[in-house]
Amino acid sequence: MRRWNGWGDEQFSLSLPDSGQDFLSDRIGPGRQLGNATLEAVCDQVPASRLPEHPAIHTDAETRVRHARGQSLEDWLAMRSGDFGPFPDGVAFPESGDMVRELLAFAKDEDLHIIPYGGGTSVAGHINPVDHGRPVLTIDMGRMNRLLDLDEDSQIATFGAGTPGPLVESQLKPLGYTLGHFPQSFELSTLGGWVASRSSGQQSLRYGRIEQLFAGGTVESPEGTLTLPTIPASSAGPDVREMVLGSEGHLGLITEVKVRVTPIAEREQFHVLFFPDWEQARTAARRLVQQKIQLSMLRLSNATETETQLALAGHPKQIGLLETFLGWRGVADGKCMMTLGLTGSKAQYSAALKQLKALTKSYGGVYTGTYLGNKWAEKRFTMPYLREALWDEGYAVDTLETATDWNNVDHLMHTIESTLRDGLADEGKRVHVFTHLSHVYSQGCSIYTTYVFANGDDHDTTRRQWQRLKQSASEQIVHNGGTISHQHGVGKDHAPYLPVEKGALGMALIRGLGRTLDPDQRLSPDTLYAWNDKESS
Ligand SMILES: Cc1cc2nc3c(=O)[nH]c(=O)nc-3n(C[C@H](O)[C@H](O)[C@H](O)COP(=O)(O)OP(=O)(O)OC[C@H]3O[C@@H](n4cnc5c(N)ncnc54)[C@H](O)[C@@H]3O)c2cc1C
Repeated sequence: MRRWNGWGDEQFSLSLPDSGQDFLSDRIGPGRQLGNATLEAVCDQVPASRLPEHPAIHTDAETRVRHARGQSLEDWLAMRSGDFGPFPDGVAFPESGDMVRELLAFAKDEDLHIIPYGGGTSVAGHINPVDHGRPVLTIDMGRMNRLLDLDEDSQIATFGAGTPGPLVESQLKPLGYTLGHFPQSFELSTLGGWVASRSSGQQSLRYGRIEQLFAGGTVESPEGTLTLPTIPASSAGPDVREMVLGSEGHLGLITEVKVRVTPIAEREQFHVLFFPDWEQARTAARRLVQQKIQLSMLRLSNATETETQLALAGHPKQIGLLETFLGWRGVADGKCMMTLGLTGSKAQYSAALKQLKALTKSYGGVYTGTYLGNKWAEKRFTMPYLREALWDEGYAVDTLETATDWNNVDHLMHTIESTLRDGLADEGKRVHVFTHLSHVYSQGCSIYTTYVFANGDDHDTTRRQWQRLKQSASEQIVHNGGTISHQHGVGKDHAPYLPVEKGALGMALIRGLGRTLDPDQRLSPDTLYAWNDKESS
């Protein structure tokens, strides 16, 4: 069963190896363990629902608790402290587009707010209810989770929008296809959520971001059904399909998603290389993508992330042997680890391996084979469980991500890191910060930064400290040439920073789209932009 107050399946957990605990304690001091509210105690706080009875709507306390929060650090602290804030008044689980239309009509009659809910993995406050006076109905799309059609000629699969990652792949695999969309939240996040928040999967170098994979589908809006035809390319005016991407629930409920699928590749392995320093590693990453070597993934850890990953991996003896080997090859302190995915036919795979080895060698790269890379791939969807292990040791962990052009990568990365590292110095607190480049493009790349700090005296203090860090780093991102999000979307947490990026006219266009399909402003209040804020465009 899914954890009600954290990530994933409650039967599964990870623990922090001793070497990881020692490393963190050395960097940021001992952790501070805080208590965990019980489900019973939280359920007891849930107020009576304001919704009239409806056969498809669940109003029991536990269902409402389980849909009240996403997965940001602030959500985590809310769930652990029991201080949740507003709960939805009810949750519906439609099984068809007809049911969604019926729920939209009910919401209009009863003057409700609606929150479309996919897997609830938002890390930016998207699906959290807010209290603007109207009762809140959360619509969980999780029962619309089937492969409905596969057009093998066009390589387009149609799915119910609530299909989560594992069910997308397990329904395509026997037919010989993959979608190839693997966000780290793959276990729980859904097709509809990926489209609505412009998600990016770890192997987007081969398969593309969701923008490239989303071919069309159906959206049920308060003003009617929007059908997006699957056309390979078109010059027929602005692309309505593009308007649905990143709409974060404002245009309606996406009920069917048509995606471009790919036959399963003959060969796939993940390889690891180490570089002597960041300058050479970052240049090699840029050259690899600009030379269009056929990779499916490139992830480059900076020196602190490399050191942290090796410490958290456990197995100090094997890591010691690796470091001795790297030392002989001139790769020691300051080393940076690059993980590369190679996916394709046998011929493509061999050609790409040869090309990447030649290119990286000229930047001092030391190739170590596939052992570490394949281990990473094996565990890539379990890493989110580490948050639980860190929490148990008394540490809070969060991530920030952005993207920028290559000529600004170092400046932006250093600015984000130093802002976070020094962000709580006036409270006598150290923050451990490290970064990797997670998605690379010819023009630039994403920057993905993780920060860890020991919990404060209580949940509230920890939340306030997180808010200080998040706010100052977000301001630095948008004022230093970065986007407020490369892949996590806007939600409520990033909404204050969006106007810097889009400008006043851009925000007016975005609001205008919402107003056209949702004139009563029922959908996703305060996500993407403030609810009922008619004046500020
Ligand atoms: C541990 C962890 C790792 C993550 N890794 C990645 C990553 O690698 N790449 C990445 O892109 N993101 C990542 N995320 C963020 C998150 O998983 C994505 O934003 C994802 O796309 C959200 O999908 P979801 O189905 O959970 O949507 P939800 O969180 O339920 O909703 C997100 C938004 O989409 C809207 N929405 C959802 N379904 C529909 C629908 N059917 N119709 C209309 N609107 C809808 C919601 O209203 C909301 O505004 C990660 C999150 C976590 C917790």
